[in-house]
Amino acid sequence: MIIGKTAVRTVLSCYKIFTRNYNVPRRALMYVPGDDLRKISKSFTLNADCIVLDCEDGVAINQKNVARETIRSFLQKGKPNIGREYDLGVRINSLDTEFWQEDLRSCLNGEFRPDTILLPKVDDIETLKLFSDTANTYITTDKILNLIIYIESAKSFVNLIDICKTAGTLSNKSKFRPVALVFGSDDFCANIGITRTTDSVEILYARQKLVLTAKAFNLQAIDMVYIKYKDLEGLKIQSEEGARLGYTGKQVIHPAQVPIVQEAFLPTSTQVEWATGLLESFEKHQKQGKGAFNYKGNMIDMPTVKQAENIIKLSKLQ
Ligand SMILES: CC(=O)SCCNC(=O)CCNC(=O)[C@H](O)C(C)(C)COP(=O)(O)OP(=O)(O)OC[C@H]1O[C@@H](n2cnc3c(N)ncnc32)[C@H](O)[C@@H]1OP(=O)(O)O
Ligand SMILES: O=CC(=O)O
Ligand SMILES: [Mg+2]
Repeated sequence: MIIGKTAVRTVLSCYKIFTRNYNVPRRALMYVPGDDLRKISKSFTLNADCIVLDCEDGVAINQKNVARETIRSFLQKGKPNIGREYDLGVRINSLDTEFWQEDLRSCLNGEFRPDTILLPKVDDIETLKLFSDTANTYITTDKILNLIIYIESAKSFVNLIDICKTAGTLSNKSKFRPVALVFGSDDFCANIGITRTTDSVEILYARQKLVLTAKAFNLQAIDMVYIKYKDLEGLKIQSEEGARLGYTGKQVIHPAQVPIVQEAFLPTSTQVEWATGLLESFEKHQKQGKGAFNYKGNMIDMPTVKQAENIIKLSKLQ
């Protein structure tokens, strides 16, 4: 049987996607306007899993150059040591603007680079291809960069599976690898012409579609921003809801949101207890040659064992 090159590439890219290492948590993905050095310095004191220096919507149009230059000089001092591992990203402007190429070049061609590039408004695979071609010309080292993809329009949802597949395929010949999808709910509402209500029922379909697709491609799923940043009770409710839907983290815009969000994406002590007991019971039953067994009145087999393993992995984060 002759297997075409395209088929081989697709299999390899799927293999790469499904065997990726997901140890980097991104529970709170914290935005910091790139033109605000005071906020940038503060963001490294907040214990957030992921800090995003923003060139896009948190920055006024007449400050775009200032943001880019501020981020570049900040990056060139080297990644700040905060006593724990964290992800340092830059969100560039979208590819339909005049700013994105300079944003990308400026943060990629220095001695120090961010860990991750966040790419907004990925409506179709052409956007990804253009990003990939350009990034490849700017990256001069072998270090692989993470890519986080924003899904924030009707078109991006219609093209979502192709976008995820193409991101995997492109990463085989590029120096980046896709690691997460972000649900850009604010741009999404603007794009499809809706205004948010308190219970967010009008965006539930999109919110679920994103998490489902992200998981199908073994990508992290980052939930929407809670813009009422003084309402911490509402934030807690929405964060816990996102975690129940399967999201792995949430976008954050203010320091006070970080601890609430990071807590919400940790498993509860009851879940950890359940998972620990289940895994112990699983080990015993494996030794007896039993694949399916009873644990606390439920039939348990591999899918539930994997869920328990996920809970234990997450519980080890702080
Ligand atoms: C839909 C999207 O794309 S969301 C992403 C784009 N939007 C953003 O990035 C917005 C980010 N957030 C912000 O700019 C701000 O939090 C605002 C404008 C909402 C409120 O700002 P402020 O009025 O300064 O908030 P507040 O006074 O409560 O801030 C308290 C402290 O936290 C700091 N702070 C506030 N937001 C941030 C932030 N995002 N990152 C780091 N530090 C911050 C302030 O500088 C202040 O520090 P200080 O006391 O040392 O001076
Ligand atoms: O980029 C985020 C959004 O909600 O839009
Ligand atoms: Mg957006």
